[in-house]
This record gives sequence, structure tokens and C-alpha cells, in this order.
Amino acid sequence: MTPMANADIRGRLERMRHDYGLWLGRECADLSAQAQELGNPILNGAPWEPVRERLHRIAGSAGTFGFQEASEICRLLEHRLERILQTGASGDAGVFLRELDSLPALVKSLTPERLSIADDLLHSPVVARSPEVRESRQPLIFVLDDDATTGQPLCRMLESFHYRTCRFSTGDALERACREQRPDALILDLHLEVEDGLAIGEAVQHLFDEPLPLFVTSRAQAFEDQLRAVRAGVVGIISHPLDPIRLADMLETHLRRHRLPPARVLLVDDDEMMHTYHRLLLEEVGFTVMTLSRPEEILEAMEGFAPDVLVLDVHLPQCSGPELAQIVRYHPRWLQVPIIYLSAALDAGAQLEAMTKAGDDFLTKPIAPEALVAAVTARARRSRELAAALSRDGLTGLLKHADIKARLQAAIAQARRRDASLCLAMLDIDHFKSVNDTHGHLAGDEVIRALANLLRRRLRESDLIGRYGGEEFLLVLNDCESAQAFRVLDELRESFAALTFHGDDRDFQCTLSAGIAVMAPGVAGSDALINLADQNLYRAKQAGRNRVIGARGPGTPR
Ligand SMILES: Nc1nc2c(ncn2[C@@H]2O[C@H](COP(=O)(O)OP(=O)(O)OP(=O)(O)O)[C@@H](O)[C@H]2O)c(=O)[nH]1
Repeated sequence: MTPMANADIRGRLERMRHDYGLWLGRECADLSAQAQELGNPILNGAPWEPVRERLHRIAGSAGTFGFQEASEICRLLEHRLERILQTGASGDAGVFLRELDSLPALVKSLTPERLSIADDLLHSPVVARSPEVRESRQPLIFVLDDDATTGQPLCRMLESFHYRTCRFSTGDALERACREQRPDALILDLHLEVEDGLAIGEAVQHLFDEPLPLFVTSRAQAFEDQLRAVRAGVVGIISHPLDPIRLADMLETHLRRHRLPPARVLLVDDDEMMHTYHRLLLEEVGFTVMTLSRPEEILEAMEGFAPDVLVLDVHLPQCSGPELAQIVRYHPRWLQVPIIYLSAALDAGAQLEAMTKAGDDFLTKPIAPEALVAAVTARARRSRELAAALSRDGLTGLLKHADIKARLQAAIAQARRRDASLCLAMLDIDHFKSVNDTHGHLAGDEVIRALANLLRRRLRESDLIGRYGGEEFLLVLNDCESAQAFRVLDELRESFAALTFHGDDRDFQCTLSAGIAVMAPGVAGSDALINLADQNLYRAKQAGRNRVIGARGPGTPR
């Protein structure tokens, strides 16, 4: 978000607080007049329920805007009224009416407390803002490992995942290099021969204003080592023997976090003033926020907005927050979206009930802005990490079948909205059964992984790559015309054919075939596009394999 946009949001937040103060004065005067009109006795039933609701609303919202005392007074009045309504204690009714009568004057006399936490937050957002411009270069990873037998394979592995690497054997050499150039991440061996890897990592961190993502490699998983790692600010531990997929996942999670689009938060609250205020707070620190005041629109909103976090008011018209949460949880697609309740209820029982129904967190209004932002940030991060972990295929780290299909659907919808081009390609390794039969299943796995790495390296970050089946891959090429898609696929085909694999007894090579489909007005949806790509792949196989067919018409036979 630009400084201008932040200033704009800050201004709007200030105006909201000011407007809330004006509204509060009017609301209290109105409320008092309504109560005097109803007069004594206070009887349980319809006429007094709106008064209780209005008190409840002020109690829940005033603190958020800096009128803490007004919130507390109204909460007391609300509880007093509830008691009178339940017990019919007419003696208390007179006191209650007198207190309500003096409420407008009392509120007028209160100076709004400044929201000191909110102001701090507004001037130094707690969430690091993403760099606006995505770096297109390959990320640079510094590795500190004095043992070539572990350091070198690690670097090779990283390079196969399109990272650039530099290995150092001593802390001095690493520090010199860091003074010249900031890497994108640092991987340290926890058990260097003579030096303390973690201490070096901490020392190097001091060279940079913004901390580097710090990883360590370790042969053992001792608790003490992990505790030291946590205290040194390490973001991930990579254990030997190295698992390339886990390594790539870990790096991608941390290095790409800044490049991900902002996390999406859906706020459901019938109080427009409250949800606007919370929306502005969250937008100010970089979230994309959608607000909803009608619970019955929740599923439609989830579908269209696909939130990373759902924030629900507990008291909603028509149904309660926990009921709404349970409706959301009926749908497997939204099972992993964290749900945070926001409520003015101080009742521990209601909170427990809400949490046992469905929900992950309960925040009580008025909530300090930094607490709201921290809770939403933590939940959004976990939600994304979980979604990424669940959607990745174990062998290749690519998107799984269902996920690439879902992402294709979204990509098609977006391309249509933007009037952009899109191509789909289906790839299949030729005679793969005989690769397994001749060289063994492990060698076969290596081939699949190599193709996955090649695709990751060669395609743009905006493209999507999925493992569609065993040795079948689906590529979604965004903003790509048919001729360009053909060129890219044919280059991939050539690069793959040039790779040499090592079997038990001898080296071998593989080829692939591909079918392309172009999004066009006649091709209705994702299934039709997949079928078209599949038909073209079949034609490529029929025509002798090791070729690309589609888009441009029949491919160039080889
Ligand atoms: N090593 C390994 N093999 C797999 C994996 N998934 C699927 N396969 C194998 O891939 C082979 C696919 O064979 P087929 O579908 O008959 O096709 P093909 O031999 O590739 O022949 P064409 O596609 O006609 O060129 C089967 O033998 C599967 O067992 C995997 O994860 N690892």
C-alpha cells in the first residue's frame, strides 16, 4: 500500500472516531428519551428489548473508538436492565431510569481517551509491507557449511530449484560476502567443525536493517539446538538427510511470502460503523478486506472472495456467529479457513460455547487494534501455510490434481474478466512404464522430479504447474498467446530430452509429449479446455511422441 493510501486511511480512521463521538452523543440522548417515554414500571417484553440492544451496541463499540468510560457505563446499565427484566425488581427500576436520564450529560462530559495503541499502530504498522515490485532474478542463498560432502549437495539441490548459491566454509568469509551483498536467505550448518554456526548467523544479522530469513541444517534434532535456533530467530530447520521437496517448500514459504498477494479477510458484522472501522485498521496494515452485514450472504461471499480468515461478530441478526460458523464448516472447501469471533460478550460461558461449536479464536470488543491485527496476521499466515502444504504433491512439490484444477478455474475466470489470453498444456513423459521397468521405480521418481524442476525453472512465476497424474503434468500459462505457448512447450520438450539420467547400470534419456489448448470463446470452461489439451496430447502420442501439438495446429513432428 502506498504512503498516500496509508495517509488516506489514517485520515478516514480519525474522521470515523470524530463521527462516532457525535453519533454517541445523539444516541445517548435518544436512548434516554426513549426510556423516559416508556417510564416505570419496567416490564419484561418487547418495548424494553430495543433499549437493552442499544445499550449493548454502545457497550461493544464505544471502547473501540476511544470512549472507554461510555462503554463501561452502558455495559453496567445493560446488565442492570437485564436483571430488572429477569427479576422484575421494581426498586432498581427507579435508579436505572435516573442513571439513564443522566447518561447524555455524562457522556458529553467525558473527553475521548486517545487510542494510544491505535495511534502507535497507525504510525508504525506491525505487519511488514510487501515490496511493490517483484524481483524477477533468481534468489541468492548463502550457505555456511565447512563440510563439502553436505554443503555441495545442498547447493546443487538449491540450484535445481532455480536458486543461486554461494557456499562458505568460515564465518569470516560469509561476513565479508554479506557486507558486499545482501543474500535472500542464509542457511547455516548447526554443527560446524570449529565455529558456532548460530552465533555467526546472529552476528551477520546485525549487518542488515531488515532481518534475513535464517535457516539451519542439522543432523540431530536435539531440543537444546532447536531452542537455541528459536532464540536466534531461525525460521526453519532442515534436517539431514536433506529432503529436497521439504527444503524447496520451506524456502518458498519464506522467500515468497512477501510476494504473495495480501491476505484476504472477510468481516461479518451487522454494525456498519464497527466493520468499517475494523476494515480500515486491517487495510492500513495491508490486508484486503471484504465486509458483510447480512449473514445469509456468507456462502456467496466466501465463494467470490475466498478469504484466508473469517472474522465473525457473535451477535448478528437472524443467526448467531457460532451458527454462521457451523454453516461455513458444512462446506469442506472452507474447513481450513480460521474463524475469529469478535464480540462484546464478557460471558466466559458464551465464549466457550462459541469456540466449541466452530471457531479458532475469540476476541472481546473493544479490542486493541494491535491485538486484532496480530490475531488476524497469525491466523492468515497459518491458513496460507496449511493451504500450501495440503495442496502440494509430495514427490514434486507441485500443485496436486484437485488444486491445479481449482486454480485453472479461477485463472480462466480472471482471464475472462481482464480480457486476457490463457493457454493450457498437458504434458506426459513418453514410455514412462518402460523407464520404471528398465531402470527401477526410484530412477522413475528422479525423472518426474527433474521434469518438475525444469518446469519450475522455465515457466513464469505467474504460471501454474500441477502434477495432474503419475507422469502427467498440467500447465496454466497466463497472459500467453498460442504461438508463444507452443514455443515455450517446444523448448521445454527439447530441454527435457537433453537431460541425462543415471540408472543403476547405465545412463538414459527421456522425452515428453504435450498437447496445448487455447482459451477461446468456443471453449466453455475448464473441463472443456482440459479435454482439448488431452486430445492434443493423445494426438502427439499417436503421431510418434516427443512432440507438441495444439494451439498452432499440428505440431512439428520430430
Ligand atoms: N516411478 C514412478 N512411476 C510412476 C509414478 N506415477 C505413475 N508411474 C508409472 O507411470 C507409468 C505410466 O505408464 P503408461 O500410462 O502406461 O504410459 P507410458 O508408459 O508413459 O507410455 P505413453 O504415455 O504411451 O508414452 C506406469 O507404469 C505408472 O506405474 C510415480 O510417481 N513414480
